[in-house]
Amino acid sequence: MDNAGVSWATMRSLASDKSVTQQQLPAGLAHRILRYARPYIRIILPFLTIVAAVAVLGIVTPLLLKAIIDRGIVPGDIGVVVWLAVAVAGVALLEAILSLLQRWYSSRLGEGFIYDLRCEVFDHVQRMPLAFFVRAQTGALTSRLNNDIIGAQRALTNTLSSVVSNVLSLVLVLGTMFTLSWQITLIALILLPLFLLPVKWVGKRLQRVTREQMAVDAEMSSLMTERFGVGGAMLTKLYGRADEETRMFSGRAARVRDLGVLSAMYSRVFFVALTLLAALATAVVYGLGGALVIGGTFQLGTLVALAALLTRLYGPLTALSNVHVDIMTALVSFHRVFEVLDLRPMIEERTDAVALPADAGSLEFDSVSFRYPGPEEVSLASLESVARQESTPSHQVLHDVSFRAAPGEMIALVGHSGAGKTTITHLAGRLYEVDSGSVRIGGHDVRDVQLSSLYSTVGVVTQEAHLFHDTIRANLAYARPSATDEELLQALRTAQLEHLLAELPDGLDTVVGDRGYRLSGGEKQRLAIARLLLKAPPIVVLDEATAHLDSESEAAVQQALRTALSGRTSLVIAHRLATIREADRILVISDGRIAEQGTHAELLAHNGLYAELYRTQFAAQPDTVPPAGALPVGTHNGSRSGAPVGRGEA
Ligand SMILES: Nc1ncnc2c1ncn2[C@@H]1O[C@H](COP(=O)(O)OP(=O)(O)OP(=O)(O)O)[C@@H](O)[C@H]1O
Repeated sequence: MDNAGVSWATMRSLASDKSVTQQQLPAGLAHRILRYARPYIRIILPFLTIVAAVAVLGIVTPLLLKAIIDRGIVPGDIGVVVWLAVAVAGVALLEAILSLLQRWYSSRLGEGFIYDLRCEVFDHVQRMPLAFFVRAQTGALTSRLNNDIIGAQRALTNTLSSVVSNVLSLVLVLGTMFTLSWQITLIALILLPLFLLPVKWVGKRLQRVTREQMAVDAEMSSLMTERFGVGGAMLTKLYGRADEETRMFSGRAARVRDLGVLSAMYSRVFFVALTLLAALATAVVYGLGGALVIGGTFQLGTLVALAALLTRLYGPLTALSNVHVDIMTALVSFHRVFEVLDLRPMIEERTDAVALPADAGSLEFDSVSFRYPGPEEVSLASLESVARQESTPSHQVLHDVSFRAAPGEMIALVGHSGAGKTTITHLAGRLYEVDSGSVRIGGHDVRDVQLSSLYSTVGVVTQEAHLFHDTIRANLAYARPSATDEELLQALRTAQLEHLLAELPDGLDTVVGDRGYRLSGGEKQRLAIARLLLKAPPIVVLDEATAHLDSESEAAVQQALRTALSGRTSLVIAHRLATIREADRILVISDGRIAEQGTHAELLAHNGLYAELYRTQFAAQPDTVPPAGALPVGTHNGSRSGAPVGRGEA
């Protein structure tokens, strides 16, 4: 009887049971996994050979025991007894050595495989569009990338060796048992259904519980990640919600606890059924076998060998019945990793994409309309079940936006919150794809250019000015890895940060960021500007910091900005009067449309939306334009020299 077949069939029935898998595993999954395993064939083959050798050795010892009794002890031949005992010891030694070798191969296989998959997934995920990261919760995503990859790796090592070794053991053990006594073997097998029924019953439930455990674990850790981030922790404190948060956490942790108990009990039911079965079978072997020995049907050694083989019959059965759960978990893990790998980035480089010329300086929006992609377009259903579902379809954010910034021009975007300013800056850097119309840089549609050349042409400074938890040097060199210390210092000087460097404990090697040296908002902005200066892109997209800065920092940021923007085309979400005044043209955005455009003076004279914005947002601000001549101000078109009133064509 092919017990392995029984186990595989059990597994297949589990796989097709929707309540267990909740999602049908795709047909080509096994093939795809094999493709990943192929490069490891040089490790897999010796590995499986050793596994098979260990399985064969497993039946040698009982046979040697039989021989010791029947040919040595019973006839009283001491020489045979000694030699066979030495042989038993030799087999044990060989088994030990092979087991070490087996582990060596399996760990190399497993770790190598994890490495491949991890690197591939990391590379793929970081190339996903921004929309993906906006939706996916970081905690859920990283747990997916860690747990599922490890789960998938188990399939190749534990599960593969377990299947091969146990199938082989079963065949060998059963074959040998049949030869020794077909009656006893048959009885041992008749007991099998007793064992398979609870296995099937428990297996299904265990699978469901495991899946739920994974989901709840991910939920619990993403709650922790979010609440223990600085932003989350601050909110919790400021709103005095610690007790509620603990209650929410306890709720999830309680579910983890309950599922843990359930899963432990299911596993134990399974284990108890097996132990009971083994005990019953041993009783049968000794009861029936003992009678047969007394009746002279077979020898005492045969009885001992049968009893020893019996322990090796249910062992592989235990493993094989567990293996379907392992395989299932591993397949699900593979499937989930592949799901991430199959997620096609919405923004892809065309095969015939061209490189932008180094001096591409114009930026043009031509009748651009845009709506943010919905979750189904950018994310994964299984990640979304952890992330909050958003049911409302996204509305159109930009309508028919057209403008052109000539090389060297500065365009300021102003407008009420939610008007679409940030969205316009996102589209300029092709962080999202337009729905209709086009964004052109240097006359090229951004969809036709190589992404690397687009990223080196357009430099972006966001409001948060994110810095990695690394040294100032590393953060700056991110923009230009080849920069010399002198260039880094020059950039810092231009960004008005030189004095800061003198105060820092380790100068350029001071670690900044979450767990490092704390920079103020203004300093972070200026560091981001220094980073931009090193990148030296012809086009700059900038979201001015809204955070309140004291007037000294504000003046420093303003100075740094003016230098950074001089001679470059720039698109700036302006929050400061000083910036708006310097713009060649101001676009007033309202409800995703350009409501008005012109210079500060022209728009004020027009007395429309801009004039209202000016009165409510800007008029009260101090005019912190640094005195002319205080720094090497760019003089594009010979005119941006700190003059209070911007000029340019409407
Ligand atoms: N990732 C997103 N997915 C869906 N909708 C979004 C997303 N980001 C912004 N929106 C929506 O797009 C609209 C415009 O937002 P945008 O951030 O461009 O406005 P804004 O003018 O920059 O506002 P603010 O000055 O407050 O930053 C808003 O209605 C906003 O809800």
